[in-house]
Amino acid sequence: MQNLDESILQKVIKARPQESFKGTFGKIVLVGGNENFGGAIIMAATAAVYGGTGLVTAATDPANSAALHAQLPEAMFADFNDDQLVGDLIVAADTVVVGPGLGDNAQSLHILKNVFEYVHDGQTLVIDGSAITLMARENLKQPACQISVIYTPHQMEWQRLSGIKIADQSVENNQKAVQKLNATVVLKKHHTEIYHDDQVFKLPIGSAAQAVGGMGDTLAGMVGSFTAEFKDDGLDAVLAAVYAHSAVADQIAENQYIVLPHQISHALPAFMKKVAAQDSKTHIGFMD
Ligand SMILES: NC(=O)C1=CN([C@@H]2O[C@H](COP(=O)(O)OP(=O)(O)OC[C@H]3O[C@@H](n4cnc5c(N)ncnc54)[C@H](O)[C@@H]3O)[C@@H](O)[C@H]2O)[C@@H](O)CC1
Ligand SMILES: Nc1ncnc2c1ncn2[C@@H]1O[C@H](COP(=O)(O)OP(=O)(O)O)[C@@H](O)[C@H]1O
Ligand SMILES: [Mg+2]
Repeated sequence: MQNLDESILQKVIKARPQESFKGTFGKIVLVGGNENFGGAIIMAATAAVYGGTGLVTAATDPANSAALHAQLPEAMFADFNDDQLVGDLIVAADTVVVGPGLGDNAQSLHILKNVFEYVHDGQTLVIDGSAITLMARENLKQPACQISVIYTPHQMEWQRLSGIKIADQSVENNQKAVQKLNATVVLKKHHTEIYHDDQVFKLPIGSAAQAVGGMGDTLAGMVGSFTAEFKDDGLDAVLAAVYAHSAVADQIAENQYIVLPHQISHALPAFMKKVAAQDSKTHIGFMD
């Protein structure tokens, strides 16, 4: 098992080429947020916008449209019940994030199946929250096409998906389950672990100040954002997103008892500027 460190940030987060436009920095569609969990998809979309993805669309319940626009005018809205519209958006996307606040009823399941129908070769699919729970409960297979799949479960979601009880989630047991999945797994907990093929990475930073609702929704948006924006095979962008999420949280937690998820997103542009500009040996203190 390898400890992640700051060097993953410089490896991924680069100064932007001046000869560019929004399309250069990727398109992401985030699907989730039922009428009770609108905040989840707004937090995920916020992370994607502030993470720097060029074009961000939230496909969500129409009840969330006004709140989304009020909070995040940079994001576009789509009704997640409109299968064709969501399908068209997915076809045009680099990365699709599905699950934050999606819920686990029949409507949620229908929406998830529709997403799986439209994802296609070459894309990245981030599967989070309710989407993981639904896949486990309904025994849904991940899409068969050549996509890079990233699951972001917390320990209970991983128990549901892998069948491994939380107490038995050792690195060895997790690796065996991941190898059957053909996907990257970000197992979220204190000191999150990332499983990719036969590699395992551990996040040595982060704190209990992050133990608040919406923290994982924000991470899913960041993982999606970095994969869309910094197009690579997916792994380094995932590692950088996981590291940046907690590095920013740790800096905010120097002065706060808890960290609000949206504060991490709002701090990202300054943090990323420092990373892109810095010498690799300097500590990244974006609040310095
Ligand atoms: N503001 C919002 O709209 C929010 C919406 N949320 C959404 O709510 C849906 C349900 O997700 P939840 O995770 O709340 O519910 P889940 O039922 O999926 O998981 C919570 C259960 O897992 C157990 N558990 C064990 N280990 C855990 C760990 N390490 N981390 C978290 N839980 C652990 C908890 O005790 C609890 O029984 C998701 O779609 C999620 O995205 C949540 O993110 C909370 C905020
Ligand atoms: N005690 C802790 N120490 C470090 N990180 C934590 C701690 N508690 C929660 N987190 C982080 O917060 C996030 C929680 O994700 P999740 O449970 O999916 O939240 P939600 O679904 O409410 O958005 C994960 O990234 C997890 O690693
Ligand atoms: Mg979650």
